[in-house]
Amino acid sequence: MDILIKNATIITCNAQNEVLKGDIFIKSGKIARIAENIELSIYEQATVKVIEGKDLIAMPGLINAHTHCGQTILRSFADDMPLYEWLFEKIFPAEEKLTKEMIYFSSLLGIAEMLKSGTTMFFDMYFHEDMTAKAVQQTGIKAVLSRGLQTDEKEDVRLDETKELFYNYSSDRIKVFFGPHSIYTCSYNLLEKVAQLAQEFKTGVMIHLSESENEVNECYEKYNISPVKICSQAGLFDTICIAAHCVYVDDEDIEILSEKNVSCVYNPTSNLKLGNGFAPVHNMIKSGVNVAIGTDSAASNNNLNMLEEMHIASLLEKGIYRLPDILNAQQILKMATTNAAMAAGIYNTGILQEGFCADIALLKTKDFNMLPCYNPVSNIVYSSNPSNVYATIVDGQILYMDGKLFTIDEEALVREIKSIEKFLKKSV
Ligand SMILES: N[C@@H](CCSC[C@H]1O[C@@H](n2cnc3c(=O)[nH]cnc32)[C@H](O)[C@@H]1O)C(=O)O
Ligand SMILES: [Zn+2]
Repeated sequence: MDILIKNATIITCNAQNEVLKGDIFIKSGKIARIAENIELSIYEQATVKVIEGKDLIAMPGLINAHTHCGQTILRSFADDMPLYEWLFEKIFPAEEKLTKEMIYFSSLLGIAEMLKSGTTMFFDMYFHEDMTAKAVQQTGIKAVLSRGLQTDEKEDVRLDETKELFYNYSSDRIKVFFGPHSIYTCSYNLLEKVAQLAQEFKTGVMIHLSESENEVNECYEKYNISPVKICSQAGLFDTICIAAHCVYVDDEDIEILSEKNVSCVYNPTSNLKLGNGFAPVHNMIKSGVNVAIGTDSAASNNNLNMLEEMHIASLLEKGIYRLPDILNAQQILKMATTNAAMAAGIYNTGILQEGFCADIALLKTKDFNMLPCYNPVSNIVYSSNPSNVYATIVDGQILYMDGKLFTIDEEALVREIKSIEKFLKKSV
């Protein structure tokens, strides 16, 4: 079905940061035309759904550049503790109990939350990632997926699973990357192997990098250089590389990230909640590093709401640097859309432009928290919340509209999640 969104406020996120008032005609999943008063032919009118947009903002769908969708089932399972205790004493043991089926329903839950908050694509690293891929296929959202890799007796199994994921699920909506978890859970040999495989498969890598002081201190003790330099030496930066966190990076590290075109994902809520501190995002941007925004998992945030993440991302940097004009609303919105798409080597989404994919979020402008509206971009970043999302459209398919998800059976999902919760409460 084609779509004509009439007379909306259009935040393009294009190079000129244009905000227009007009129509968007979506045909065969692409943005066919953006103009005022688009007239459709008789034939086009026969197959088009018209959305009255005079009280709507149309913007590029949000891209959650770092999460673990299959981990959504562990929301509120372990809070208020530092990363290593959280990860090694709570999360990893609990993950031993998660079955494929649990990861599938957990992924549906995360995708439901993301669709309802205007997110049209997410970058993910988890295990049983084929279940997340299945949920992505079923729901119609887009994703860059990786099967998390670590060094232990299952190292090769995880690499084989990554290759299977690549062969079985790569498509227009799904890209598969290699996902070495971090430099503290992967041997140097594995990092080198992954760098070679990524080149061989002509794909990218995503990794948790310089997230905590522990990670960096242990790295200097073991290798006598920083985590960034380890990754660079292993060859991970010789392909598309998405580095989540980059909190403890020094000027030399930032120079390397910039020179090697590594994209950083800024996860402010996770960094704060796990007590990891503040990524030097302003400095990275000044040095030319491409920065996107992520929520991390629902177990270290604890939501997947990119509208909130954008708000926090902007305020945090302004406060730390005491520069109220940095990371302004337009910049933040681009970090959560086009910057993220570019980070994954995807150049046909993230901007509302003719010829681009119709990955669009529509937000209501008449809700009290969105009034008045002198600046729609400011209202999106500093005022909006998921209740303002009217519709989420991916490749021209309406996946969520006016409170209803069209590709997820919400009641059945709630029942499944409740029964998994009951099981995990007893067994972990
Ligand atoms: N542990 C998996 C391989 C890694 S999957 C990705 C991993 O990242 C973990 N994770 C989630 N959030 C974070 C974070 O903020 N920092 C580091 N790891 C995280 C998550 O719990 C999951 O175990 C296995 O044994 O097969
Ligand atoms: Zn993570």
